[in-house]
Amino acid sequence: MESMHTSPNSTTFPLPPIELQTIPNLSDTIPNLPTLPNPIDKSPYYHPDPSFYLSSCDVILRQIIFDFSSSSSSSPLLAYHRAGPRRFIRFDSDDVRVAIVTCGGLCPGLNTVIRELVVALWDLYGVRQIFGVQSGYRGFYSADMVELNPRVVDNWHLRGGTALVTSRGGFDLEKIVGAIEKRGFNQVYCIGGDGTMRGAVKIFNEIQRRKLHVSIIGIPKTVDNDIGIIDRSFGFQTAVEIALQAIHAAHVEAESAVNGVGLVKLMGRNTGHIALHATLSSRDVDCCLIPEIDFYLEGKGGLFEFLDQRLRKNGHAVLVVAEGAGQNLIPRTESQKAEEDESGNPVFLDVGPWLKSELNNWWKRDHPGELFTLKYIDPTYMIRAVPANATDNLYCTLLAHSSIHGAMAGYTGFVSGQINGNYAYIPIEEVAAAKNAVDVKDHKWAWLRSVTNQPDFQQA
Ligand SMILES: Nc1ncnc2c1ncn2[C@@H]1O[C@H](COP(=O)(O)OP(=O)(O)O)[C@@H](O)[C@H]1O
Ligand SMILES: O=P(O)(O)OC[C@H]1O[C@](O)(COP(=O)(O)O)[C@@H](O)[C@@H]1O
Ligand SMILES: [Mg+2]
Repeated sequence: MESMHTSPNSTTFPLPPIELQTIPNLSDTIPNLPTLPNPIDKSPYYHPDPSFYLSSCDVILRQIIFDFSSSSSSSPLLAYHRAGPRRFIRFDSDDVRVAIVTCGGLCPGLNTVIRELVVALWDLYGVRQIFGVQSGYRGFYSADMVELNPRVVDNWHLRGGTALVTSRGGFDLEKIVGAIEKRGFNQVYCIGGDGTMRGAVKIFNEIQRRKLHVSIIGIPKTVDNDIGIIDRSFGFQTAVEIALQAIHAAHVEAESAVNGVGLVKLMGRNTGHIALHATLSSRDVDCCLIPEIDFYLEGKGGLFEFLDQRLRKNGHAVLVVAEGAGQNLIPRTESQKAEEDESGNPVFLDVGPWLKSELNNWWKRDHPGELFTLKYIDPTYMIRAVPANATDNLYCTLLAHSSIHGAMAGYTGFVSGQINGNYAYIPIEEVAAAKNAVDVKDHKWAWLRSVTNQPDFQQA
């Protein structure tokens, strides 16, 4: 690409065109929506000057790293609307009736998101009709709603789990949209992972088809951090922090034994982000196994050979395995191959006990009579059943506030998420389809390998 020199110390390059990922607004399909000044104008705590409010022209670029030598840099740059308060809103606060639902597995921070949705809807926008849907999507049609207000949710951010209760399965589109219509909800906040977002897309499409005055908002939750586009999911950092405690214990046990091995299994069905980040933060891990890389046990370049060398050199080793790693190696019956959970996710076999038994058998076979101690730690639910740490609590708060500002402005079918450190509105279909695997070709994975010196498992 041709460069234009403007001064001896700077070089100017033209940027490719910017393609904005627009978000639907209720005003696109519903005629005569009110256009009202934002009640934040009258808040005694805010003194909005003209730059306080954002408009549809405020955007965030998805990609902020460029290689100006590359010809591919002429393809358009994706941009998203910036999240934040709008000068005019499309709901009269007295008419807003909110439903909040949590679905899927637990994640640190769920209660904070719920709390902050309630408090900010109440305090910033004067909304008084706020309801919690109990037990996930099925709660829309099978359980009583709980009325929420700032007093009820006051200390929820200090508690792990979800006070609204969650579940997998139970997605019945007709019944859910029927309940939304019957109960008169006009803002529905769906907090959950990829499955929940796929469900929210279907609800959004049906609401559009029926031309209902209802905003559907997604707030992505995944302890595995496997949702794409966004920088990271809330609760992920807390989970990594707790995972480190397990790794530390495994290291202490391994160090204190003859030929000691500490084996830690961490969450991560399809992606190894927790294992990768915990390994990089710990520096005590000798080998990290993730779903993105197939590994093998026997022979040259295999796990046994590597551990053998480590034990000879250091007398101990620590192994971290993500739950989705090695699934292709674990023997599985025909019925196990077909097993699915209530949401249709394939059921994984437990890699931890399998690997423990393989390691014990290997040692007995190859080192008969030599001492060997393997301690296995499975902190699975401990890392996600805790309250969010300070960083995640703040993140949850800003996600909740971003969602509310977007919904009150009439946006629908969107997800609030952080992109390159800023808060954005992303079309919900895009988030539902975007995966976030560990990129094993990038610098972070190379760094991990340089820290652990583990095999690349390419020689089988
Ligand atoms: N493709 C889908 N369409 C509609 N609903 C779905 C879909 N996948 C999952 N769901 C629903 O979303 C909820 C949570 O899904 P699940 O996969 O268990 O968790 P997560 O959202 O954390 O990935 C469940 O109620 C499930 O029925
Ligand atoms: O035992 P449960 O509740 O089905 O949850 C276990 C699964 O949930 C997960 O935590 C994934 O949840 P996320 O949707 O939060 O990423 C996996 O790591 C794990 O396989
Ligand atoms: Mg999921």
